[in-house]
Amino acid sequence: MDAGAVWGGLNLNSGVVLSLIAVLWALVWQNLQQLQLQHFFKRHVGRHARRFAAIVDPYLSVTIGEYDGGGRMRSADAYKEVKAYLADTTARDARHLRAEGAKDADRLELSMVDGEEVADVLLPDEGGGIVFWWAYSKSPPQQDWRWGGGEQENRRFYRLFFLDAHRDVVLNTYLPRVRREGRDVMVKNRRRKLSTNISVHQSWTHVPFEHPKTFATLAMDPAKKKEIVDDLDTFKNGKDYYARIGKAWKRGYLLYGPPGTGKSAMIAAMANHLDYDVFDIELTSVHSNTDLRKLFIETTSKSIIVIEDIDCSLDLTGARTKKKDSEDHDNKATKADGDGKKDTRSKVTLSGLLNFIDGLWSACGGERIIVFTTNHLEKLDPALIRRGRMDKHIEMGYCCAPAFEFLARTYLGVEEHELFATVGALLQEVDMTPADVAENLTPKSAHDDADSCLRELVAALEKTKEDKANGRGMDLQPEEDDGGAVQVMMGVGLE
Ligand SMILES: Nc1ncnc2c1ncn2[C@@H]1O[C@H](COP(=O)(O)OP(=O)(O)OP(=O)(O)O)[C@@H](O)[C@H]1O
Ligand SMILES: [Mg+2]
Repeated sequence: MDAGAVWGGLNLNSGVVLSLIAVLWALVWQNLQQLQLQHFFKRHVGRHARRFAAIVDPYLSVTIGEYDGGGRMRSADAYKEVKAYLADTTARDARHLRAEGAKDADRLELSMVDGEEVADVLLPDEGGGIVFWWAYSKSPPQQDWRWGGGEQENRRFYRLFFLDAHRDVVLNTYLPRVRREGRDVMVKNRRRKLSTNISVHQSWTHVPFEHPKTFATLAMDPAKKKEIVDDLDTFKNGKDYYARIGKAWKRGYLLYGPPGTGKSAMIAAMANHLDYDVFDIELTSVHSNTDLRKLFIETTSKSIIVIEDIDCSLDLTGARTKKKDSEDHDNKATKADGDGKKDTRSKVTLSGLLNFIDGLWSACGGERIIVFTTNHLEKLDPALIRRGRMDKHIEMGYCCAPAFEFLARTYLGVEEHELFATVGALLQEVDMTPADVAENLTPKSAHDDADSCLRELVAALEKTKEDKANGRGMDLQPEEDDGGAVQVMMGVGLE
């Protein structure tokens, strides 16, 4: 008689008996494994031994390894989902636990240590009353020739044990449920990260993302703000749309404007609104196009990838003419130069960057926003910012009257004031960034109140006006732009 049917029948008749037998058998099997009897049988006694082994060990198994596809490139989603799914069971049943810091500063995230096992039950209404066993382990280090011949780290994995009779339930009901519920737990426990690539290993290091800026505290024209928020929401809910039109699920934003106009603040507000991680790329620390691609592959979905001051990061001006030359140098970043010194300058090229944004690799993972910021739009190669790469261009400009009133409400808590009209009129004559307006509105001592802060702002604006009339104060003048026009409104520019 088929062994699986016998065991399946026992299990259906009595869950308790099966549990006891399963516990006893797990102990016996552990010992068998230790004695390497199974290995001996498989190797030396052949087909008959395998039949015998099925009677001795009726359990089948599914192994869920830490890395996808044999490579080290991405931690496998299924592994993380199983880990998250088992967290509660582990906390309740496992005897030896591993603890890591959790989202909540006081709590710990628990998982099993090597060799630990826990049982999980599929409830009757889910087609079961079946007990499954999960074991956590790691394989010993091995020589891996594909990745430079070095010794691989320990490969960690979860292994699920079940009876042959439950094969269909496991594959079609139980494992999909584990992944679904694991994902839910991960979303709940997610501590958002701010990652940067300033590391000698050309990989990411991260800290918790805790920037307080939100759209509710970002001063800008309300209509423009709504347009950006709607755009972000449409993107976030656009999975099916992007699949339907055959486009990678990503969107590029270009934020441009003078220093202090809120470009970085806007990125923080975007991340908080979307509940995404932030990957802040310091392009000058990336040695080559290959390293840039590697960094991209290591980013996760639901994230904003930021390159600030893109015009300063690389010499992208006229990069097309230098393209061939610089491509020849690609991947030779650490090669010794003529003087024997190591050349550690970034060799990322324009083509490398374009590939990063919309090459084949850029589609991996999905749900990513790429944001470039610049103070000098005119310095950027048109190929870099054309629609399709940087889909939305947002101009961050000097402070206008509505933005000032918004800041006054936020900083001083005043809805109306006799000086509002004066400030509004002055802001039409001179350019002042929201950062400068905000600084003037910030109380400097316990004696400062709304009146004194607003008076200070008026004085600062009048001084700027006077300097402008006398040809001084170039620090507050806008950079020359194409038409020489002065931008006084914050909002979406080229859309
Ligand atoms: N529109 C705004 N609303 C509210 N606060 C703002 C706004 N713009 C700037 N600020 C405040 O001014 C400060 C500087 O802004 P931010 O760093 O975002 O400027 P930036 O445009 O990124 O400048 P840079 O080009 O030098 O990087 C921040 O503290 C930010 O909160
Ligand atoms: Mg900035």
